[in-house]
Amino acid sequence: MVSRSSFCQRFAAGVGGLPTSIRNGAARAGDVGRARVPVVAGRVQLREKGVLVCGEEVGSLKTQSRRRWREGSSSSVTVSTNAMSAQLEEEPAAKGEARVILEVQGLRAVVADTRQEILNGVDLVIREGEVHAIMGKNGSGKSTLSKVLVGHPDYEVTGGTAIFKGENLFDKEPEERSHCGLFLSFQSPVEIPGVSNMDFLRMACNARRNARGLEELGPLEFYGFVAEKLTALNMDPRFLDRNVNEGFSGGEKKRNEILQLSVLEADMAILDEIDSGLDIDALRDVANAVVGLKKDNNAILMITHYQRLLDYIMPTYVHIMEAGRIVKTGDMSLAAQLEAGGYNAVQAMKM
Ligand SMILES: Nc1ncnc2c1ncn2[C@@H]1O[C@H](COP(=O)(O)OP(=O)(O)OP(=O)(O)O)[C@@H](O)[C@H]1O
Repeated sequence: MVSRSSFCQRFAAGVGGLPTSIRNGAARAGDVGRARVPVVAGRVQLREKGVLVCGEEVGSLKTQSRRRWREGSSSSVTVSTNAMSAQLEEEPAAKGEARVILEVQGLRAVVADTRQEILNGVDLVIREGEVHAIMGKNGSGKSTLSKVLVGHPDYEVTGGTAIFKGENLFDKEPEERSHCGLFLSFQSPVEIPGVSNMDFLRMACNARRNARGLEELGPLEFYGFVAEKLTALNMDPRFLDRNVNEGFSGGEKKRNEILQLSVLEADMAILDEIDSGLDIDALRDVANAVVGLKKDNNAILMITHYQRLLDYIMPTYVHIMEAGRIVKTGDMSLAAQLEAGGYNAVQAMKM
């Protein structure tokens, strides 16, 4: 465990490379990432948005950071430290600008077993009310990014930061990430034999409600709540009695993922190829359901290979991922260029 004093001494000494794997202490891998530490007028400063520092200050910084996010008073938080003190400096959001809901900076991750590097410095800022689409060739790291954000144990974060609603995502266990409003629809949703969809959805819904300080829904109340969601998704109520994803067709599993999302009322949904395996009608239903879930205070990150889904959902930004990094960002016209000319044509434009 790295003590607060030795960590802070490193700041005071102006050590250029901060440790990226501080485990078991207040700070963890990813907290400090690859922060540069300039020495300004004899004082060492760490200026990295949303980064949390070790020691007792961490608690108050976290609390302040979270509170400020809730109050909507800042788009992001800068931590400034010197040898013995830490304070928050507010970076006010530009007037009328929506709050940042997720800010990923320089995110690097490896496969935990083999140490193979997959994410190679991802930068991404998502604000409330926005829909972002990530496209990219097979194997470029899109699914890995989504799994790393939710804390999948196959991967280890080796650098960078991810701040979700003002808090360090990598400080949280996967279930805590879910409780605080992060949702991932997996490319291949898992089956849970012996657990009915209804029970599973109610349990997940109530866990999230607990985390938000809301009362749990009883079976009858929940049925009323979920019935509306089923109608919006054009789903047969008999789905509720079946075991989670057991025997579901590919398309049914995808619809079921969106049903989970609508029940959880997540603040940020990561949708990994929800269009794969859907027939034309199902694609329209799922896309319309996603559009129906868009609000001014939530956000969506979609991974897709095709423009057809984007035509329904109309993302605010389209990003292209290549070799574990986002290499190009544009609007819907970028997806149209990809559809027309493929990745080579877009890569040629980059030059
Ligand atoms: N757990 C793992 N073990 C070994 N290699 C992995 C693991 N996870 C990802 N990879 C490798 O990392 C690279 C990126 O995979 P990822 O699934 O993130 O790509 P993707 O962009 O989502 O691809 P696709 O469009 O085909 O879904 C691939 O080469 C993949 O084989």
